Amino acid sequence: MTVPALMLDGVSHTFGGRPALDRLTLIVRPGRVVALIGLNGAGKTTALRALAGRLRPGHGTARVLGHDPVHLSGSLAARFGHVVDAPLVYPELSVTENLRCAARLHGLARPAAAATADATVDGLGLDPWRHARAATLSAGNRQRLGIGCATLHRPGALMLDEPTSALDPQGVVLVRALVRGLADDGAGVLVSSHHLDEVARIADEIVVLHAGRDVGRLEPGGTDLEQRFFAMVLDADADADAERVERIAEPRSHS
Ligand SMILES: Nc1ncnc2c1ncn2[C@@H]1O[C@H](COP(=O)(O)OP(=O)(O)OP(=O)(O)O)[C@@H](O)[C@H]1O
Repeated sequence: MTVPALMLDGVSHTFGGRPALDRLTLIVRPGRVVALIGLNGAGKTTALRALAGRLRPGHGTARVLGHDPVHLSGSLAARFGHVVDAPLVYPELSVTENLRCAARLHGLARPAAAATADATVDGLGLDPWRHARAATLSAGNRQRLGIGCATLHRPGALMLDEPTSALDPQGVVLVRALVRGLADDGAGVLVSSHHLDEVARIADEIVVLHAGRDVGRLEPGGTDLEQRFFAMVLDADADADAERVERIAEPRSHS
């Protein structure tokens, strides 16, 4: 069995006693695009932060390419790419400089880094801004640059939090093709989103997260995705209410 590109195994985490993730298990195999979809506050970013090694979950295990993301070796980090929270770009450097820098940090030699940076500028439609400082870019172009920095080394494991949130239709199409191409070349990709139509076009598997829990799967090619999403969320709320009532009633039934 191949090692999953990304994996959460029974991960739970609370913030100040409030659960953000509740026994979440998620496996992203090489060659697959998995979308994590949920309402605001469902726990998507927290799950991605655990995989990026930025948060140590209270319970459970996070793995990137089979290893603890908090202690990734240089060679494994060079096979991982992610944009979680804000894109990791240097505001004072130009678009091209940022891309070259990201390529070098991911282990590419200087000539390859320069060539890859140029190809990425073209591939993400950033040519008019290639010499602009990142600080001066529009939100959408900054998002394109962040995605470029996270993908130009063609990672084996990739994670993108809301990758198309600021993009125009052209940017959405470019990023969709980029993600699909990386997965077709063997990368395991996890994307988080609120946009069902968007993830339906890109994902092999759609995981619905609600109140930190995996509450079911949606078929990417299926119809009425929105309706089925809300049905899942409402069912999960009803189950949680029933559990709460049971817990309150339990001590009385023993008295
Ligand atoms: N650093 C933090 N401190 C306290 N609470 C937090 C922190 N980060 C997240 N939370 C809480 O954890 C829960 C899950 O948040 P998370 O950001 O993972 O949700 P999300 O699904 O990414 O939401 P959105 O779609 O709005 O980005 C929320 O209730 C949020 O308020």
